[in-house]
Amino acid sequence: MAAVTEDQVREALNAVNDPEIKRPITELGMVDTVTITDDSITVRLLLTVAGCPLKDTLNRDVTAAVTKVAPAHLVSVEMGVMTDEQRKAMQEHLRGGRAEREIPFAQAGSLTKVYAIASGKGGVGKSSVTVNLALAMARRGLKVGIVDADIYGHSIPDMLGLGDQRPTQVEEMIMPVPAAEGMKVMSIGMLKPRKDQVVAWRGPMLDRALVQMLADVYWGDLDALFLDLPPGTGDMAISLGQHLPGAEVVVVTTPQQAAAQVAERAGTMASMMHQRVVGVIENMSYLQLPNGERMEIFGSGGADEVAKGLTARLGYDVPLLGRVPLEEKLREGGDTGHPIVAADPAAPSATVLQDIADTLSGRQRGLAGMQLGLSPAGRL
Ligand SMILES: Nc1ncnc2c1ncn2[C@@H]1O[C@H](COP(=O)(O)OP(=O)(O)OP(=O)(O)O)[C@@H](O)[C@H]1O
Repeated sequence: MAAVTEDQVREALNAVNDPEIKRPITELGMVDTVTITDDSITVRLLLTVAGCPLKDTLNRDVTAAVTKVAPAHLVSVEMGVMTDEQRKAMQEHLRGGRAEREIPFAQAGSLTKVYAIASGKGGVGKSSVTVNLALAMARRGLKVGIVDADIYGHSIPDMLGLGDQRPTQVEEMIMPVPAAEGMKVMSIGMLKPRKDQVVAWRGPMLDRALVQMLADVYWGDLDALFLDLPPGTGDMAISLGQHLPGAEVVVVTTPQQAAAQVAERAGTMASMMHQRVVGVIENMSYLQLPNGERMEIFGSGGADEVAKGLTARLGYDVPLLGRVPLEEKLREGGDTGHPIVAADPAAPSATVLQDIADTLSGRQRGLAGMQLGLSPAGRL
């Protein structure tokens, strides 16, 4: 029987990812010992928590990987649990050596584009727009995260069919809930002990919750992070402005004049927090009738007005990114957990949303608009 070395076995284990953290178990310090005899190999793993629900997957993947390099040996897997120190070391490794509670997206050089989806009023379709833009980008191959920070609605998990799934916690690190197309989701509703519990979120609590969702959640390397904000210009928008001034704000409004006025306020507020408003989306723009006519149920011109108003106020171009029609299928997609850009990508509203996602992500990843701290020579 060919001799197998421990190095060969460990090398083979580099190919096994922790099913939850999605990093090699060797890198996470989860491979404790490898014992090799003439005809058997025993790998002892250290799980992050006792009773890890993904034990079976790990067992299967480890056995398969080792059997590949040692087909004649009997492979078995033993499971232990990490000590507090080991878990802390793993956490630090995942944070890339950064101190606790740092928001990775706020670090200089972060290549993640952060999009904050804001609206003046509730019910204008901000969450529907968020999930569909996020999913459209994920379907283009980008790595996408969503933070549902809407304290009133927190409807993102339902819109993605996540039911009551909750993030798993390893020490103080939270693993976001996986969703369609590799997206990762964290919702403020998941921080409550029970989904139906009513919490009176006050300013400091909101701030803590936001920091927790951004800093304590292990997001990994993301191309885009979407934040679904509560409607209006409240505490959450202020906290976000303080923690992530580099976020790009997208304002969602309906065509109605009353909605447009409050939407403009939300955009102005973002700018006061030094965030850049990158555009306005008009949702529920019109209903396409079978005879080809467009029925403007909520009036018209609202988003144009917001885009013009913000352009004048902020001193740079705030474009109208698109008009999303009213469509029954979009509502159904949200209700059933299958957003329309995936369920029916050719539908009129899905087409507009995908175009907007392409416009937003079309710019060079991360570096566009980033302050490089350079000053022209001779003008110091
Ligand atoms: N373009 C559209 N066509 C049809 N239905 C839509 C459209 N946009 C949103 N809706 C529906 O309108 C309702 C409100 O949408 P959504 O929850 O996305 O709004 P919101 O602005 O996030 O609200 P809240 O602030 O209360 O969370 C949902 O039932 C959604 O499915």
